[in-house]
Amino acid sequence: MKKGQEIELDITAIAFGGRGLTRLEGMAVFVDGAVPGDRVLARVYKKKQRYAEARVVSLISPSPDRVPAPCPYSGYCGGCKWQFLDYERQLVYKQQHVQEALAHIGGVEGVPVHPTLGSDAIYGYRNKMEFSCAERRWLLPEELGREDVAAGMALGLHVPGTFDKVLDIEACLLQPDTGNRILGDVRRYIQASLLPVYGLRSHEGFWRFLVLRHSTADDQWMVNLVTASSEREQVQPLADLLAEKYPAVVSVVNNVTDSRAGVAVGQYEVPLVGAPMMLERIGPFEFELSANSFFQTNTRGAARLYDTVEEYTGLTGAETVLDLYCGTGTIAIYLAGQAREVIGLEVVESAVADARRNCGRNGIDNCRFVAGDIRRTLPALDARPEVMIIDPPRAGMHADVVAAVLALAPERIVYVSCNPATLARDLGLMRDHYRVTQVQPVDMFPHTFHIEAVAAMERVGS
Ligand SMILES: C[S@@+](CC[C@H](N)C(=O)[O-])C[C@H]1O[C@@H](n2cnc3c(N)ncnc32)[C@H](O)[C@@H]1O
Repeated sequence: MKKGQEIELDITAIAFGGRGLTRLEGMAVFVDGAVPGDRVLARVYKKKQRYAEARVVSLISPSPDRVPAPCPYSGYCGGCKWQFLDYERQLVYKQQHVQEALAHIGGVEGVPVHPTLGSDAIYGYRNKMEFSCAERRWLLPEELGREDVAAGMALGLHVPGTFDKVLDIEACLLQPDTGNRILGDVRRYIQASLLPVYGLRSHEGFWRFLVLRHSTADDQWMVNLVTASSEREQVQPLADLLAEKYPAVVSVVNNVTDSRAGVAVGQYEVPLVGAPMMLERIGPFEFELSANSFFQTNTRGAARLYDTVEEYTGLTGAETVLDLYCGTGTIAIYLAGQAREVIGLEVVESAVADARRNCGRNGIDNCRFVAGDIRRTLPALDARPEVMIIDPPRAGMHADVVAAVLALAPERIVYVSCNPATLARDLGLMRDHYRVTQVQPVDMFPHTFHIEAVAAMERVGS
């Protein structure tokens, strides 16, 4: 096998990261855009000593699990890479992924990993979308060289793995349709505006991102226009136009940032229409969301995730619960009614402020929150929790945090993870002290290989 070579391959498995996998000449070959059951012609683009990477050139015979992808950007856009795969198969591969990560990375075997809980909606499920501006749109292969396809600016999603290649997305199927109509209006307004789009290489220009948030419960929208400087007379007419055209648009804000980092968060925010927040609900609870506050992106999926967390905590009402990495306090608020006290630890100060405000909004008075890095706040904690929730970012827990968790020795731990690899590593680190009793994968992100998993753990000897 050589770099640049085209070879016929039968795909036999799915690898971490969602690529097709097969073995050839004793080495693993990872194939982008392929799934088990496919026979493909693929071109090798990387060859190492023990593995190779290839990309599908053509499908010789498709897997029976393939379905027609409804989106024209499928295969090019980084948003969802598995649209062509039957949803039930996606759920099976996600369950396998969690199971294999636990066994191979954490050495955690023989634990029931339940079938993945699917998402109610498999399109239109995202409550937040972030669209990037670019000076020039990235054309699809079939658009190249066509005279009827105008070049020009893009407002859309990135080609996977790139910071400067943006597809001009007319409609994204992951958001409700009103979001797509707002996207079209904003694009037309930017095209007609006198100010230029921000160059992702030159770092000059004005228009940077459009972030749309949708409240699933009340069908309301928040529009966040992210720009490189503050030009109120440019953004206010757009905000007024959107508010007038869409009664569901309850809030329009302008986040302003001159940072070169491609992050859609302003150094400051200018409210343009309505209050700079919107309400969302999970179960019986209401949450105030501001443009930059963290919230699970699939609201109905979040309810399912939190129901699983609640079940695994086995709370009786007498326990002190510690909610590590609590974000805006959604899990703490969800569990407050079944616990004596819930203490949330979180590093982002504004998230802690949101958590406190959301407790007030929901009439909850048995939660408290500590702001700061968990490496510092956890060892200094003045409580002995019986139950601990751990919901870290993708990187999982720092080794110091694992040590502090073991020192506190709660009877039960419920670990919520968006990354099976770090979940497996962390469960492996705690294996001598905690027995994993069951794991529930919950799909919050249909058509991507991402998966949330909830692991129930009991202290050994409890
Ligand atoms: C996956 S989110 C969990 C959010 C929350 N449990 C929820 O369901 O909405 C992880 C959270 O960990 C916080 N975080 C990351 N590193 C941290 C650290 N070192 N100390 C405290 N919090 C941290 C992030 O700010 C983020 O809010």
